Amino acid sequence: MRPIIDIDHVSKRYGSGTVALNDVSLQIEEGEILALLGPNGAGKTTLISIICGLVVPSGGTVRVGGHDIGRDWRAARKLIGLVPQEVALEPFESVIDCVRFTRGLYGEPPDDAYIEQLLRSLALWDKREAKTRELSGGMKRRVLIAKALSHRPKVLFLDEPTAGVDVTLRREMWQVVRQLRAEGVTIILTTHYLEEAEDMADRIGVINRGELLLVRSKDALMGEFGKKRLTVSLSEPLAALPAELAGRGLVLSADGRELGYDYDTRAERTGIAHLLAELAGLGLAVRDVSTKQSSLEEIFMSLVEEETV
Ligand SMILES: Nc1ncnc2c1ncn2[C@@H]1O[C@H](COP(=O)(O)OP(=O)(O)OP(=O)(O)O)[C@@H](O)[C@H]1O
Repeated sequence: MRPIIDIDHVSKRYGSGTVALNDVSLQIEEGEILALLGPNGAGKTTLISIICGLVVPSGGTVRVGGHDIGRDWRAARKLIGLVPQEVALEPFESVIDCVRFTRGLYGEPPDDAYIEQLLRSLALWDKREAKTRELSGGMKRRVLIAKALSHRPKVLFLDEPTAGVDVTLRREMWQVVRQLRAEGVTIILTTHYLEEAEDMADRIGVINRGELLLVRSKDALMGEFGKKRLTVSLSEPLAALPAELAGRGLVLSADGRELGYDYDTRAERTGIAHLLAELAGLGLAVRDVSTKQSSLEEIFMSLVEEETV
């Protein structure tokens, strides 16, 4: 299937000389949620801005729905909705007028039935006549989403949609994103909340210093780079790691009560059964055993740090 977005060898050097993107290629499939992760200044917003036609690339091409964003920008833009990081709304305009107006900007004819459906789905219908300045922060963010969806785009960009947003509202926002995805909208988001990406995204792209380090399905990423840590709680604390257990990568906690053991989830033999048998053989009584999968955050940090070294 043809990707809905095809980014081919895109680079961006700003007038200041900063190279924000260096030879980035990426295909985004229709209907997926792709999370772009990267530290501050990595180039995420630059990439989104190029696809949305707000920043001109220094090299490379981008196609949206097969339309070149340079030569065929009007057709490309129609397929895209952008929810910017900053909330900027006309304070004295009503919610419904503001969404209708944005639709008009895209050259679309009025469609009040669709606007009603949109506002209802974002729980804004009751507030349709309210002036935007009367809305809570969360409602304002939903108005931004309604504006971005007013012309029925096939692709929605969310640039840090939940930055500085409280937990309840964040959950609410993600509910909206899930619903959109169920309707077939392709979603590209940037976030600094890695648990969110872990929870929501189908694929994850990691950008650092203008380079796309990798793009993987979330499951592949977690499987490939993720490790599991087994923690064995001992009934009696140990003063030191017994010599018989040396050289096995075991880590004894400072209080001597826990043994940590990292293992590869993909290995045929994890060595856990063997380890537990050995502990029993040494007469060490085990009180509890737990495992923890490394989080996306840990994987992300190790990827980005590896690059920096
Ligand atoms: N208009 C501009 N002119 C010059 N340099 C810019 C401009 N916009 C961004 N940059 C630089 O390009 C680099 C990438 O910035 P960008 O905003 O794309 O990063 P980001 O990954 O979105 O960061 P953040 O997570 O902080 O939003 C940074 O070094 C930034 O200073």
